[in-house]
Order: sequence, then structure tokens, then C-alpha cells
Amino acid sequence: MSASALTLTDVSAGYGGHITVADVSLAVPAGARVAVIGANGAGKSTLLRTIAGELPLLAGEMRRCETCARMGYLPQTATVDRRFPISVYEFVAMGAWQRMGVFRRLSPAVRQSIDSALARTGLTAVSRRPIATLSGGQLQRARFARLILQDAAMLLLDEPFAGVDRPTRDALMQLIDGWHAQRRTTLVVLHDLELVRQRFELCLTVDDGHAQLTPTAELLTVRPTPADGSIARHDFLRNALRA
Ligand SMILES: Nc1ncnc2c1ncn2[C@@H]1O[C@H](COP(=O)(O)OP(=O)(O)OP(=O)(O)O)[C@@H](O)[C@H]1O
Repeated sequence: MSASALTLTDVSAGYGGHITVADVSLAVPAGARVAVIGANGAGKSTLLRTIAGELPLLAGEMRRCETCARMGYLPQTATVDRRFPISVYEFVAMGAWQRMGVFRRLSPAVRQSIDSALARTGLTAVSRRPIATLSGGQLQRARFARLILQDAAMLLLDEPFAGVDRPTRDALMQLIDGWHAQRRTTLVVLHDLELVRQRFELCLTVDDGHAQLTPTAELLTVRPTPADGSIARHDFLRNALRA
């Protein structure tokens, strides 16, 4: 049995004392690819932000394995990223700030890592352009390149494929697969259940104020029927899988 990257015990998450998701207890195995799924407004982002430490726990306890304290968090696509008057290269380089040293100089090793991250995300040709000139898909690639630089053991990605085309989605999904091969743990908020079925071994379902971890094979392999009680407890899944 693999070690846990993340353990939640009776965790409640929400805003200003108002609980959105209650009593979450689960253990995410190190290196797992976890799809966080649920209807709009169910509380997926709230839970992810709480795990990222952006929101305080309203109750319960959270433990991360020692290396998983090195965490990369990608919020839903934010327009604020583009407002900075910096180049794509500089934007990506920000992922390496922890490795830059006191004078904030880029060592040759860090420069090599930046070049490699730009190449892996297909951005080498646009690396000198201002970040503001990137398309939505290119910006998402740049945000992934910055994540590569962070070298995090646990990655929390909130709807990373929203608004990107199929080739970009496939390229970014390959990066997530690569992180999986390196035994990094990923929690990814997704609405594409076919992608979840193909590439994520665990599902964190957020529904009706509760969240639980279930093997994808158990949750999504069987097409639901009205008599299928295991799926019927999640209305959002029943509707989505019937569509
Ligand atoms: N900053 C906030 N302050 C107060 N309530 C919030 C805040 N952000 C979100 N909420 C509320 O918390 C609930 C859960 O929102 P959340 O964004 O976590 O849902 P979600 O599952 O990620 O939805 P979606 O799939 O639409 O992104 C919603 O009722 C939402 O209105």
C-alpha cells in the first residue's frame, strides 16, 4: 500500500464560517492522479483552495507528506496574470524564484530549466513576447511551464483545460501524465468525464455538501441505469453520463 500524500480528517471547507463542504475524510496515495468532479457550485474550487492553504480550514485536520508541502496550485484561469508587463520568459521564470538565491539572479542551471519548460510547453518561439499578447491557450501553456519550474511534489489544478483546444489539452494532459510517472500527486478539477475515465485512477466527488474519494473504475465504468444505486447517489453524474 502506497504512502499518503494528503490526508484529510473531518475537514470542513467554506467561506467566512459558512460551510460549503463538510466532514471530508480521505487519504490520497502518493503519485495518484485524482479527478475532482461535481456540478457547478458544488464546492470543488473551495476544497482545492483549502487544500492549497488559500482558505483556512473551518474544521478538521489536514496532513501533507513532507515533500508534498512543496505544492503547486493553479487557480482557474485568471485575467490578472496578463496585466503584468513582463515577457513570457519572465512569467515562466517566476516559477523558479525559490531557486534564484538572494540576488534573484538566474543561474545557468535555472536558465536551462526555463528553456526546457518553454520547449515542453511549445512556447520557445514566443518566449520574448509580452505575456499580454498570448492567446488563452498559450497563456495556459505558460502557466503550466511556470508550474514545471516550481518542481512541486503535489499539484492542484483547477479546471486547467477550460477554454483550450484539443491539441493544447492533449499537450497539457501529457505533462500531467509525466508528473504521474515521476510519482508526483495531482488533483485536477475536471468536467470531461471521458477524460477522467481514461486518465485518472481516482475520483474525488464533491456533491451535496460532501466529498469522497472513489476509484474511477468503480464510479464511472458502469453506465448508469435508473436501478444503478451506486451512481444514482450522485445526481450530477447520472445526468452527465446519460447525456
Ligand atoms: N469567495 C467566496 N465567498 C463566498 N462564497 C463563495 C466564494 N466563492 C465561491 N463561493 C460559493 O461557494 C460555493 C462553491 O463554489 P465553488 O467555486 O467552490 O464551486 P465549484 O464546484 O468549483 O463550481 P464550478 O464548477 O462552477 O467552478 C458556491 O455556492 C459559491 O457561490
